[in-house]
Amino acid sequence: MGQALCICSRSAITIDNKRYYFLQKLEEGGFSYVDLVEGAHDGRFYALKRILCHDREARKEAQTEVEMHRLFNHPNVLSLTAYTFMERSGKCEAWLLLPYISKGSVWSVLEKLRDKGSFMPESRILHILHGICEGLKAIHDKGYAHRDLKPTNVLLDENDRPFLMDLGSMNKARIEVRGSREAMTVQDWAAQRCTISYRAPELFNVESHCIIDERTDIWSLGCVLYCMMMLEGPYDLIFQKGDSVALAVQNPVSIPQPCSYSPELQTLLSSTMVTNPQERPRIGWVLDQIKSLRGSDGTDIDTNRV
Ligand SMILES: Nc1ncnc2c1ncn2[C@@H]1O[C@H](COP(=O)(O)OP(=O)(O)OP(=O)(O)O)[C@@H](O)[C@H]1O
Repeated sequence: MGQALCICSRSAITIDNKRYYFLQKLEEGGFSYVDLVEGAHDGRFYALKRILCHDREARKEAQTEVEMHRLFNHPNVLSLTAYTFMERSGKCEAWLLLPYISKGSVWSVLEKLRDKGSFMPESRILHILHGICEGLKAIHDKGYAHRDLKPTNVLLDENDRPFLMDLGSMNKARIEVRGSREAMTVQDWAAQRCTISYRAPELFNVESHCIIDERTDIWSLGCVLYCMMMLEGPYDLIFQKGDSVALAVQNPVSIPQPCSYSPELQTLLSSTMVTNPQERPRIGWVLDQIKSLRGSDGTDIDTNRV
């Protein structure tokens, strides 16, 4: 892993002596591109994420993303098949080769449901949420936090198994803030790395003396749950209108009524989206709630309606 990778023709690359053929573009962002490629040796599909590292800091961040992937070997955390750093004409690109996850992101699934005027059944929400929580637990148990959990950063395979991805914002779960300068550093970092409409309240105005922990992810998890229920994030509209998300997250989340989901699921949502991080539950508690909502066998998935 991480050894020689070179371009052998316009449409093929070689990674660790294995050839991959370019098939099509999947996504194009400000500083990264994701392409679909096929392994010549195994006929499998992979996603090749290329991150443009415009300076030393960006290169360090890409290196962190690689290292975070390599920390985990869990069915709900996306693995890294191979990687390399390409240096060409003074420019650097980090290339991450990832298994291709066929159904795309949770967000793209929700968009399709919205376009059809449909919705996500509760059993399917619980199934997906369960997998997301298992992945988060693996991350939290190792002392890390994801910090950018959102529906575009969760991929689904053909069986609706979720994979947490985009580990570039991940860092140590416990951040001790001592003084206003450190508080400002954390706040500036969060403004850059944690998507605003899924960002935990304590990251908007970081207090001078406080502990930030992995419960920032529990807030984002609540926003993801809301999104699966309502087909849009709780603060998407506020952000789109140009209103203050920082202010909105200070109030208890309001669940549009009438709501067709069970009161238990609504309670779970409210329990995760608690403004005060000290009153927010940890992932183990959330998992227990989901298990009891799903019943002991956990086989309640019903995807026929979507
Ligand atoms: N392994 C994969 N399988 C299938 N699709 C993928 C895969 N990796 C990435 N994608 C697609 O590419 C999109 C962008 O990927 P990713 O989030 O890693 O890039 P990014 O530049 O960090 O994006 P952002 O900064 O917007 O979060 C995903 O939302 C997904 O649609």
